[in-house]
Amino acid sequence: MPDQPLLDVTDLRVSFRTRRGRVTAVDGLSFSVAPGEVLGVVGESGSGKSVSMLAVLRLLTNPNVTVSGEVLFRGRDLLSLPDKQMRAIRGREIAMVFQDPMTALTPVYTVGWQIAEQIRAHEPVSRKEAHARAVELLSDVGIPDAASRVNAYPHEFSGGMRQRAVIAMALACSPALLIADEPTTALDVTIQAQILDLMRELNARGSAVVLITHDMGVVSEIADRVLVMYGGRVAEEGPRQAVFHVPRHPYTWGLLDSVPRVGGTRLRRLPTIAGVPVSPDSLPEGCAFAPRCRLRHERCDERPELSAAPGTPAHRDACRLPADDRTSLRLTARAAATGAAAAEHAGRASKAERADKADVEREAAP
Ligand SMILES: Nc1ncnc2c1ncn2[C@@H]1O[C@H](COP(=O)(O)OP(=O)(O)OP(=O)(O)O)[C@@H](O)[C@H]1O
Repeated sequence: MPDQPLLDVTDLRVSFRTRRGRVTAVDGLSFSVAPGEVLGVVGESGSGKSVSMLAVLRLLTNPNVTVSGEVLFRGRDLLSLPDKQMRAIRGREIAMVFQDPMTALTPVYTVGWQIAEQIRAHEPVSRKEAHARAVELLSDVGIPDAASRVNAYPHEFSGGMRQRAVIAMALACSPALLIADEPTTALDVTIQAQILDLMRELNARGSAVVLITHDMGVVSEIADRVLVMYGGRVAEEGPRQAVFHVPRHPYTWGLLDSVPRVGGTRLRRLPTIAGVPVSPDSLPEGCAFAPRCRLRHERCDERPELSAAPGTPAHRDACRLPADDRTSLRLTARAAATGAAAAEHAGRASKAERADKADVEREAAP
């Protein structure tokens, strides 16, 4: 892997001024993306995934937002680049795909016109040539009858087709980096698989991809590296195999244990992560996950630094548990979570049984 990262984010902080005071959505986030790699970004809702990527792209334009840190893209700091240069980078060197494809498409122009304009924005080709390329790209992303659909308006496309059209626009400029934020969440599973295939294709053509998703299954299929976020901070990061097979942070354990496994051990109830995600207006001084962690101890009151797993410098986590004993600690945490889930299930079951019995008795009463 080349030494120079494509994207190198250091100590990114994003806060919003709100009526409740200042809330910190991203709290000292550092990560990098190498050329051509796929980084999967995971974490529960509210962990700061979208806000951090919007900050990287300088798309947080609300005057109540404060962004600081360093975002080096090919060595240039995006946070201090003039607007014009930033606009040139967005869409040409960095493409974006969001959950709602209508954020990227304009309703009043045909899909083909928009793709052709994207091509013409960075290639000296005629309108006619750009139009022909747009047809080709729509066909490449699996739009049937592309030669006539190229003249359709976005509202004449289904949700899946619109998302493919957005990816066609990304393909049009062969970006060095694609940032995709929940690109398949609104789509049904077969279309999801096709969109993921297209992202793989883009990656095979050399683009690096940052994929934000709730779906650990998708990450396990497509990512080279995984970044686990919690409370606007990195909880764990590392090569996919390492994060999935020897996860180190109790939060990652919780995320992985709450994924149903086809053909896996059947538990009556899947363990969930106890408690609710930390709110950005009350981030603790110490470990953000500590209030929900079954293994928390006094040292968790101090903020943990990211540190490498013994012998694997690329696999890092921010946790103050003993570094070399995580497997047995994970088993302890899982037993506690599974026991609590089973107890909760038994409690609910016996409550339901008592209610059933009462119903039967009532019906049987004269
Ligand atoms: N404009 C805003 N003003 C105040 N707080 C905000 C604003 N936008 C986002 N936040 C807060 O920032 C935190 C991070 O939000 P973000 O959307 O990045 O989470 P996420 O991990 O992407 O979640 P999801 O998976 O649900 O999209 C959340 O607590 C959110 O409420």
